[in-house]
Amino acid sequence: MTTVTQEAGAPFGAAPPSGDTGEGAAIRTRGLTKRFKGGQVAVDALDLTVPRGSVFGFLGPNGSGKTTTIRMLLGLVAPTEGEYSVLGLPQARALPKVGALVEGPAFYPYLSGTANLMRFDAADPTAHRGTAKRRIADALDRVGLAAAAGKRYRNYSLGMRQRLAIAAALLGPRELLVLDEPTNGLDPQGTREVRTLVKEIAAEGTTVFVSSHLLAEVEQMCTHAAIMRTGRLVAQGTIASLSGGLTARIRVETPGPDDAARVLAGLGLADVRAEGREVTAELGGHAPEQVNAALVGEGVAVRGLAVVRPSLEDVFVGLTGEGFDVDG
Ligand SMILES: Nc1ncnc2c1ncn2[C@@H]1O[C@H](COP(=O)(O)OP(=O)(O)OP(=O)(O)O)[C@@H](O)[C@H]1O
Repeated sequence: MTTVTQEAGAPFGAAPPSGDTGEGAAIRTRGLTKRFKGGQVAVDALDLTVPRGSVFGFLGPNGSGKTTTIRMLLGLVAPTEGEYSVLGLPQARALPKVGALVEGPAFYPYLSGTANLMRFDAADPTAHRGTAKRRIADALDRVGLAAAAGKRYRNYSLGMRQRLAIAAALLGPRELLVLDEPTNGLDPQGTREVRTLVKEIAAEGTTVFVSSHLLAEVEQMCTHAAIMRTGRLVAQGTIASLSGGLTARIRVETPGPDDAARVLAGLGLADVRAEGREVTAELGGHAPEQVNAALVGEGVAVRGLAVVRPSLEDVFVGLTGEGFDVDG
């Protein structure tokens, strides 16, 4: 395994995987719990299933237990209770197939991208020396840094720095890539670069497990998500199934809201609400164009009509009754 971490000397393989093989899943946890000294429960009985081939968003506000979970999965910290398996293999066999980026990578500012990766690879006892040059060139190429390979790290943009960190996690063939908040601190351009890269890596068949406190980011980048809140799993599934639990609403802008509300209710739409010149209702199985035709047919002046799909944020608020308190 190649783990990019600032905490030098962190133990690997501290926790054995369990008898639960997690076959078919890239990651599976059962009752996984971490209680820190002093009683703080960072992760509380987590049951997580990450399908192979998914781009899995591990979503939660700051402090919800994402990094602690990732550190347990990588054997960097021992669970207090519970079980986990990665790639359905014993940890020693799984970790070489896992590339990980946890916390900020520590690169030398005065060295080039290539030289930094050389040093990084040399520190990995499992890496094959003879193939280092080729693997480094391949990884740089894969993250789109081939042309900037000889440039000093300190002259890299934020996006390039993060892409180099991902290249470091890709120095060997990986079945699973674990990225902890890979867009943290990036500008919009850097964020786009990382998002595109994650999609490309996933398209090549690598499962990507990516933590984020940004709902919109997970919606854009991921096929699946798990939502955490104060160490507990709130929901998990495909993005579509998570937001599919909530129905889409139709929003009509009109100078005749009372008439519009009457027509929508007459069509059988549920939860009709009028506020000012806007009327909304649950769309249910109705086609928006039919709703529009009915409104116009009844003489309602439709100035605007939109279908509002529920977001992951709506899911979170619906499940917890709380806002998703983040800065994104
Ligand atoms: N080594 C530790 N000792 C004690 N408490 C810890 C330790 N590491 C994390 N915690 C606590 O565990 C909880 C979960 O932290 P964790 O870093 O896993 O959350 P997170 O979701 O990754 O948040 P962030 O995005 O802010 O890193 C927090 O309340 C944190 O303060």
